Amino acid sequence: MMEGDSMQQPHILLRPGDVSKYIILAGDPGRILRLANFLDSYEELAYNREFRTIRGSYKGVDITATSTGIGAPSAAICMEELIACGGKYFIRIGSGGAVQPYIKLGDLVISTAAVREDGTSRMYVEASYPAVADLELTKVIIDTCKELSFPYHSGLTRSHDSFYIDNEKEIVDYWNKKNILSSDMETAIVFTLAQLRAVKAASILNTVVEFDDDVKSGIEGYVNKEASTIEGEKREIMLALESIFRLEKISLKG
Ligand SMILES: O=P(O)(O)O[C@H]1O[C@H](CO)[C@@H](O)[C@H]1O
Ligand SMILES: O=c1cc[nH]c(=O)[nH]1
Repeated sequence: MMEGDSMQQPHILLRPGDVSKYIILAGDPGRILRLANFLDSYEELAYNREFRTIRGSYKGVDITATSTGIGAPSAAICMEELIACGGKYFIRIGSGGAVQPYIKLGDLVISTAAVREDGTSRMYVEASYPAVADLELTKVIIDTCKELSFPYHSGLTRSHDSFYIDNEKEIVDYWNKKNILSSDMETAIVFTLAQLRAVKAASILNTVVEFDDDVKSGIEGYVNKEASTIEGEKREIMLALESIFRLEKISLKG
């Protein structure tokens, strides 16, 4: 537990007990409000810096959603503070770039593990420590995704710390040959921190950049509401919510 746990957390501005055990994480604060449209009811608990938190009900299940901002440092701060407030299950719903040519815009990638090319997770623990998803949570997500008939792929993600770099194409080509499916910036720290703090984490990425596309034009398409990427975002939101609903039913059965 972090020092001062009974106090308001300094970045997310929440206290222990303010959040539910189920937490959905997204980089973008705007995505949190788009998720809110799928809830029966909700309230915004706090919005400080990049960290917007809402708490609401989905089919009667108590759900919290928080934005982490871009990159591992702010995601780690956010997750540490959410854990101090009582978060136990974390599902990231992010946007990502395809590292394989068969992965199309709007396809979901359910990460089983992540390459730790970020700096933050290496400050926590040596590079040989695995960034791996919670198996039980991820299995529920995959089963739910099949039931919803959403196009998806499951496999490895690469999380990095650099968006606009000169050798991006070379890096993506390298990881393409190692059977990596997708790139993002937060999955590895979310998985690493979950393992270190003994909570459960999973990650779903909506593909917004295709393998042969450059990241800037791909993101521009998403920001300008390219139809497949908007559909992919809706699907990752529905998938996370339905998976939590299913998980809650399993835990009530005991
Ligand atoms: O859409 P989000 O969840 O922010 O995720 C991806 O988008 C951002 C870059 O555009 C990075 O945070 C990356 O991981
Ligand atoms: O290619 C991409 C797209 C989104 N986010 C990333 O980190 N990379």
